[in-house]
Amino acid sequence: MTDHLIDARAPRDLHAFIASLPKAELHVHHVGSASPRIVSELAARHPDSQVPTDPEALVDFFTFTDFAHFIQVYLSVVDLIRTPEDVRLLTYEVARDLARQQVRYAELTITPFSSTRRGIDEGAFMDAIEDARKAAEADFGTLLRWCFDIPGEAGLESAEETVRMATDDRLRPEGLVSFGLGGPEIGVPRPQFKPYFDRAIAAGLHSVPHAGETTGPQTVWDALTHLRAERIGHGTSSAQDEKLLAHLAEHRIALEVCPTSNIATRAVRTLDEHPIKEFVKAGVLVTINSDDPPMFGTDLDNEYAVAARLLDLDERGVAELAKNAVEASFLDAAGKTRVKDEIETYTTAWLAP
Ligand SMILES: Nc1ncnc2c1ncn2[C@@H]1O[C@H](CCC(=O)c2cccc(C(=O)O)c2)[C@@H](O)[C@H]1O
Ligand SMILES: [Zn+2]
Repeated sequence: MTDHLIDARAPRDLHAFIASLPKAELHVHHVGSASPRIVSELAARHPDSQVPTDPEALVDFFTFTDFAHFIQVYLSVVDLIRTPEDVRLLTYEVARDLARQQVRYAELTITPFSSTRRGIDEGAFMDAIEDARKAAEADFGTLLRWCFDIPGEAGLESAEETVRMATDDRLRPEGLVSFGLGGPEIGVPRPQFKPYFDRAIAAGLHSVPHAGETTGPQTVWDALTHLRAERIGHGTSSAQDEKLLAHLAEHRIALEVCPTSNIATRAVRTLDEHPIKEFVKAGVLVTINSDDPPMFGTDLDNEYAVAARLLDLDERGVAELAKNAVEASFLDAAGKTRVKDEIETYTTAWLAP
């Protein structure tokens, strides 16, 4: 992590605490996690792309005018991933960055449709992510699991292809635990994806669509009712609907909150206007996540520092947030206990006189 990422208003000690705190990351995109080094390496390999090869120039390239612009830039990075070896390298390097931040467990959102439609063989794609998952676990001790998401704007063909790859026994990777829906929400109503989520859920996958990131609370209701969401990606606009907040709290539907992302894509105007405080006040299970960290000039540690400032948390409060993510994860019971115990042991030792 570099200094510019540090939320300067959080106390230094709290930063040190966060940096070594064992964590779980539940909402982070595969391609959106490519570090400037990986992006520029891939861009140099494929000079016909519009992506700058100079990491400095990437800062400007990753400045977005709105959500649609963000998706356009995101897809230009997707275009850089052309071979199974690109997929393997990206996945393994993402795991390295997570491990560096003491992430013990991560659910990585992958959009296989975007890569297979660009010509990467399906089986080779699955082998590449699985190979990287196993190597990352052995080399870094970080457990990776997958969420396959439908890029909703690409239409129902993308939904069909994604659910097929997620449920076909010959393709479905061992690390796959959940099924999602991403991309723009405007003009992409959630209910049309119900049959695909039904099939994924019937095959044992958890439902974790994005909703209420760039549209209102009705989209979150739709994700709950039609897609049987167990967690919500962002859910930012839930704050506009008290009944919805009460429903999320009562049913322990966690929100995957990604504060800096919401500012970078202009879904929320300023950090101080972010509704995270309302979520906590309403008793909603809040988890802290990074979404597309290098594209948004952040990382998970910084997101915890931002959350600590917005929620006025000390070390104990930050540790509780970290436990929320473990609790809301799709780790098995023994795994959850192990990581929560690790968080507790670390926190107790840190606070000991
Ligand atoms: N903050 C975010 N909020 C929402 N989604 C986010 C966020 N960050 C990253 N994503 C990713 O963006 C993808 C979008 C890709 C997409 O829309 C698209 C449209 C048309 C064609 C194609 C194609 O592949 O040809 C793809 C999603 O699948 C998702 O994984
Ligand atoms: Zn996302």
